[in-house]
Amino acid sequence: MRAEKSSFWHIGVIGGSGLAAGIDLEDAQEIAVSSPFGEPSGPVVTGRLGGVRFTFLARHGAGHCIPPAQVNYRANIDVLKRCGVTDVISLSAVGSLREDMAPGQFVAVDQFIDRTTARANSFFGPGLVAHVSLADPVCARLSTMLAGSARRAGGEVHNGGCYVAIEGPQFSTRAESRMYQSWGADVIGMTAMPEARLAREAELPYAILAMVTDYDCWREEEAGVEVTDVLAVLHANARTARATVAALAGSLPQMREPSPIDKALEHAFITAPEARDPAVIARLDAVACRVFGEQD
Ligand SMILES: CSC[C@H]1O[C@H](OP(=O)(O)O)[C@H](O)[C@@H]1O
Ligand SMILES: Nc1ncnc2[nH]cnc12
Repeated sequence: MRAEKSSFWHIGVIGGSGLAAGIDLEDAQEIAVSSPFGEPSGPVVTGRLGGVRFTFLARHGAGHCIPPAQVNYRANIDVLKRCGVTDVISLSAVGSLREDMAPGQFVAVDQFIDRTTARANSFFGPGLVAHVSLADPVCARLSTMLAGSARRAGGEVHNGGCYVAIEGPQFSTRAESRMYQSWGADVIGMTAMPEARLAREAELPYAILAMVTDYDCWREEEAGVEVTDVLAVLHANARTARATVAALAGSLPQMREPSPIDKALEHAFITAPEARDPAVIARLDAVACRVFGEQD
């Protein structure tokens, strides 16, 4: 594991609902990577596109067997970091809480409200306490490039949007859906949290291209969401999602300039050095390699 990031882009892609089959990569190789945080969702597939390295991971595993609350978000981010990924993009399905964000359209999400309750949401804890800034949870540079790529791929993209992450697996009640609207949320999903938090702790810039698949259930005249509706939209748009990744590969500058997020842990630790638990630090050999170096 290199302590400093490569000056070449290496994009980690987390594919959500409808994208378990992966993205088109040249010289694709499937690799099972293990993590001290447990089982990731599956093996990663690494390869190249237009000279850029991409590593893909299906969030819900092969055949979509892992529900949102049981995804091991820590292991997924850890293995991507272990593979040398420099930045992470998520391709996710969401419900819309706004009339003007219609099914089939994309949203370059830039904020989150986290309503998840039962997920391991930090790499740190007893023995090593750390607090990273999450004011701007999405990397603006990556998100802008991702949104531009989605447009070039033929997608209609909204710049910015607030994603409310619910625990699921059930969809929301109408009262909840309207409450989230009143809070200023624009789209709703079940997976971006704690994924975005963990990417930040792992010093990985994170961006999410959310694909609107339904209007959730806030519209009086409409029935609630059904998975079949979600999948119908997803299948119709999976080609655009894949073309977006190809367009991104074609548009990345040759060299990757460092991002401030590459040093997100710089001022995060509060536990006194002599009080830090070596066993906890040992597990962070990938996530916090830059800070603690390689562990034996
Ligand atoms: C299949 S509908 C609900 C499911 O879809 C979204 O998953 P992902 O973000 O991985 O595309 C949503 O968050 C739910 O997990
Ligand atoms: N309405 C919705 N609520 C939560 N997650 C979703 N994923 C796709 N549509 C959704």
